[in-house]
Amino acid sequence: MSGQDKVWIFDTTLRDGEQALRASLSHKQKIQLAHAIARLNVDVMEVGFPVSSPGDFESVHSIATQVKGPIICGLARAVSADIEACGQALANAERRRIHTFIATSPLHLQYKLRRTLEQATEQAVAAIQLARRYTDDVEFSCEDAGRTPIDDLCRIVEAAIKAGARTINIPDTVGYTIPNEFARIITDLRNKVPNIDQAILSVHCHNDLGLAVANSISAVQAGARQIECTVNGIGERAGNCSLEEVAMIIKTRPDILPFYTDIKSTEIYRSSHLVSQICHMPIQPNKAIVGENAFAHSSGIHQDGVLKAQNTYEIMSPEQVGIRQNELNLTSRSGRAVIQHRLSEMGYTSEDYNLDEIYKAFVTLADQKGRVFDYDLEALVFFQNLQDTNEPYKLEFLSSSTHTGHVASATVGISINGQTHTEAATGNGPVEASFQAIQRIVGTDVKMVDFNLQAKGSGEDALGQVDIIAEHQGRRYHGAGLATDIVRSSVLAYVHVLNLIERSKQVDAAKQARRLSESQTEK
Ligand SMILES: CC(=O)SCCNC(=O)CCNC(=O)[C@H](O)C(C)(C)COP(=O)(O)OP(=O)(O)OC[C@H]1O[C@@H](n2cnc3c(N)ncnc32)[C@H](O)[C@@H]1OP(=O)(O)O
Ligand SMILES: CC(C)C(=O)C(=O)O
Ligand SMILES: [Mg+2]
Repeated sequence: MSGQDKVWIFDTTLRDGEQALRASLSHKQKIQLAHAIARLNVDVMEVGFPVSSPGDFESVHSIATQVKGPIICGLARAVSADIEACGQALANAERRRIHTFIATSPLHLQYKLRRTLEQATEQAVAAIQLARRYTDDVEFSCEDAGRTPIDDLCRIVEAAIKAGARTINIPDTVGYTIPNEFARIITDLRNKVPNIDQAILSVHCHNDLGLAVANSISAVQAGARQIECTVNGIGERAGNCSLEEVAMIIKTRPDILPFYTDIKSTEIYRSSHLVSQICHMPIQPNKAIVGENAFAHSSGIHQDGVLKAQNTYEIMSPEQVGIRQNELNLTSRSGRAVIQHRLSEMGYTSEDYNLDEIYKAFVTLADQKGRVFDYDLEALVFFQNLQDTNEPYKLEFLSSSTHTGHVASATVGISINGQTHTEAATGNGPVEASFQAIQRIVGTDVKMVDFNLQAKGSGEDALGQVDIIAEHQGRRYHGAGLATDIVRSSVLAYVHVLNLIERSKQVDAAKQARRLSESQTEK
């Protein structure tokens, strides 16, 4: 990575992230998450606020004892009791950091702390000096820095560095700033604070206006070298800067961002899903990097492009973030290219099906179901192979209704050699009513011997496959029908039987004609 500056990744999922949860995490859950975050290879992980409760103290203590790799950090107000609890909780860590903070904006000073900036500065200096007794690695944050006049900020930052803080964190606590404004704060600090080179400048952005990631990246461009963030961006209110987003921005755009992080990006997907699951915080499908749709392509033109060259529509590969492969969603916006690709992945060759016919059936099904799955496609191929397009009987329309406590009724339209016939009937259920209507149309004596209904797929929108065994003039026929509506599947299965009967009549007639011509030839 020569010629590139490292950006430190400070993860605060277990501290700021945890603040956002409806219920605190258990000790065991925190340990599990801490291991996952360490696997991401973050530089620092802030894992709690030890003074806040005996449980939090214990979690920080256990993580500091067990989790190796990153620097383990705890948060403390600029209060002796907080610093002491933090120092004790972190005692077993291989490398430990105490993070202390005080608010610096006029609003917070006046209403929350009821102190002047000078008093807050004195309190911060004392806290940093106390923290230095526990570790050389002390971080100081100016809470609500985003709304602090720059000269006030410069004054307290200079005093904090002098007191021994080695990282100066600039939080946009309420997510108020916009990128060039926030970058300006970093530039001003670098230009105006005489001892600024003795500390690493860090940023901690909140997402109230959806700008946490943009502000963090702008700050790095202005000279910050540590980003505080959380997995999935969880945190107070609208959350914090998202770890996976900043890590992948820096990885994906080295052309304009000459920086690197040590994040192991292939761990991103796994840790993101673990955080979501343990914290009961679902990931929105369109969430950058880790959302269900982040690497899914739904429209035909995109799918065709991705099949030809992945980077036509992917600026990073799913493998880079630990997703095995991209997903090509099959919807009514998909085209032939992706259907052919999927079928070939399932082992079908182009001789096994007629692409145009399958595509027509696919689009109809996709309109009904929204999304078509592999097993649906497979069923379409199966049914295409079962049906002959020149069949004499075709289902033209079907309408059925049921009312609890009343007989069901159905109206069925069947075309026979191109001419449509319609009948209505009643029955104990919509399937029986439809079958009665068909009987009236065709007049053929068909006796149902067996009826089997099977769901193809697992969701509410699963296709229903109906298989029937029917008897006609001593012969048995197997008919099958597939549709999202099971009455329709049943009627299609019946129509299939009628076509098989018709075909066997034709075969019989052909045999008889052959026999006749053979016997005439013999004479
Ligand atoms: C921006 C952030 O995310 S900051 C971190 C926020 N996280 C948390 O608050 C979670 C952990 N917090 C807690 O468990 C509790 O709030 C505790 C243990 C810290 C304090 O509990 P309590 O003593 O009951 O105080 P309470 O929470 O009601 O109020 C906070 C007090 O801390 C003071 N305070 C706030 N920030 C600081 C600070 N950085 N340094 C010193 N004092 C501070 C407030 O002025 C207030 O003091 P007051 O009661 O004298 O007015
Ligand atoms: C404690 C500080 C860093 C914080 O979380 C904030 O200001 O948002
Ligand atoms: Mg915060």
